[in-house]
Amino acid sequence: MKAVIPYKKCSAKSRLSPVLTREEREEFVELMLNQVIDTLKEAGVGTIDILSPSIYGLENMTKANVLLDKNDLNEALNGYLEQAEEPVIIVMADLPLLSSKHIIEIVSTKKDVCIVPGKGGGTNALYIKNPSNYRVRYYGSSFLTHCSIAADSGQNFEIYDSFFAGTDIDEPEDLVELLIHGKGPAKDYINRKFKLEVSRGRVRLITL
Ligand SMILES: Nc1nc2c(ncn2[C@@H]2O[C@H](COP(=O)(O)OP(=O)(O)OP(=O)(O)O)[C@@H](O)[C@H]2O)c(=O)[nH]1
Ligand SMILES: C[C@H](OP(=O)(O)O)C(=O)O
Repeated sequence: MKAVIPYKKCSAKSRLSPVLTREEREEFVELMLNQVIDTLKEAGVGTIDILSPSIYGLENMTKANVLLDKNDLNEALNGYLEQAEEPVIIVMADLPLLSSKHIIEIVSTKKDVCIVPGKGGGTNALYIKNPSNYRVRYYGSSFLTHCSIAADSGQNFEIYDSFFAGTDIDEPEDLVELLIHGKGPAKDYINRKFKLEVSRGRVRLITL
């Protein structure tokens, strides 16, 4: 089994631009990437590949292999899956609440595919036992698409239901979850820039 993390640092996380500058977003995604790598290592994953359109931000990466592919996210991942000869877990780089326990449970599935939904219809992680028989289609409601792709190709699948694994950091309100539940460098980075406003209703983010 091996893991692949698609990653693009350049101008990353544009949906956080109302609250973070480009430079800050690029620093922040690097911290999240490193946490995801550490989580995979802690779970005992031996091979970790980062699949990126550019070497930008990965020049000094020593904890994982760096594979460059200028194609878009789906084309790059499908090229990777086509060549893979062992089960693959695709893990997005924006999951600072993901833990090694989640990874161990996801890859223990008895099904052919295990799908971890993300907020708003996305797919945060995807474990595929027969990668050469599966193709991804991220963006839009990719969670539903990935369920259909498994079903249509005769592969049974499990949906891994977890609030923490399901919390990808895309929008300012997601930073609230990171501040409440997170730990480590990504949470510390956000903690230096924002605080929580606790009143009636949902906890909100306030810029310091
Ligand atoms: N290899 C590769 N990875 C990508 C590409 N675009 C995004 N990613 C990665 O795919 C995962 C999901 O991407 P998004 O959540 O849309 O992140 P993003 O593109 O930085 O964010 P937005 O600009 O807000 O859409 C993250 O791990 C990104 O780093 C790409 O073109 N190629
Ligand atoms: C790549 C995309 O990420 P989101 O925009 O949902 O975070 C998806 O999961 O399909």
